[in-house]
Amino acid sequence: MAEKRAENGVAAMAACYQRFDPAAYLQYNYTPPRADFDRKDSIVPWKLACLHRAFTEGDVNGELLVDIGSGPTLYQVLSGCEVFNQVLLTDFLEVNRQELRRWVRDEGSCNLDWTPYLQYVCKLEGRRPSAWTEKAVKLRKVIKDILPIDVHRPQPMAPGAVPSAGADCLVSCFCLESVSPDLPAFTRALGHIGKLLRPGGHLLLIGALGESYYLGGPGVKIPVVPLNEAQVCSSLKETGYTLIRLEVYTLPQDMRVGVDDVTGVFFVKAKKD
Ligand SMILES: Nc1ncnc2c1ncn2[C@@H]1O[C@H](CN(CCC[C@H]2CNCc3c2ccc(Cl)c3Cl)CC[C@H](N)C(=O)O)[C@@H](O)[C@H]1O
Repeated sequence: MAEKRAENGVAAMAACYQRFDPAAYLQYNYTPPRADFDRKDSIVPWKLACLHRAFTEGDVNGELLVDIGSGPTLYQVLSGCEVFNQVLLTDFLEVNRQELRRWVRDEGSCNLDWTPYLQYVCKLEGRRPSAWTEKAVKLRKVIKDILPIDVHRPQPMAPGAVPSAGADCLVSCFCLESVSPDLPAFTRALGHIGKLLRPGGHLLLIGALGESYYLGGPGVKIPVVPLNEAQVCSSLKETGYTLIRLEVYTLPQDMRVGVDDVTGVFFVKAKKD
């Protein structure tokens, strides 16, 4: 009975996502104030600083980095692309994979200009902002593919998409909690993606705290399982990860713009046992 209920919850979630609108989504979350590079307390600079530190403090290395649930966004791998020579982007929806392909193939007509993001990460790396063009070239070179994924499946990606030994590093931002109907589903999904990671590999996980819904487009209300830090930590432990660092960002009032009811954001750096 519990399995049936779980399947229904996941199917209902998939139905919601059929109405996801990448252009609107990018406007809601990746333009000011949430992406204001002149404000230290803006969400996107905080995320980019967490990822920059995590990728450059010396313990993360290898060949293959996989981004789980990329959506139509690239910011997740702007630091990782300097450390890994193979990056896989993934998403559940073709519309998001198409948005990413348009940028990677430099076909133009993207719904967001990633230049300020590339420039900001160059600044974090101590490079002149004009090096953003080199970073763009590097990113286009290391992104090897943009593949379908479903974190609710025990095998989230097609066989062979990731070497059987596992990827060296996973990054996943705001995916698991915004696709899971409840905490057990979130924990199961965390276990499923763990199978894509080699033992000793790192997981960099960013997610929402205290969120119950978000707008995936005008009038597209997507349910989210509200999480707190303790639940995130116990789910990580339960699925075979050792926590290295947890950081929490609390949204200032003016970051609450009506596109969701997020109260905080967590950043986790963990290692697979
Ligand atoms: N079964 C499935 N399996 C796998 N993947 C699935 C499945 N089902 C759906 N997806 C895919 O997950 C992706 C979730 N996506 C939106 C949620 C984030 C949003 C809402 N929460 C608060 C918040 C948000 C964004 C920014 C900020 Cl600042 C905040 Cl606070 C993350 C995209 C990207 N990673 C991002 O960081 O913006 C989406 O692209 C689906 O297509």
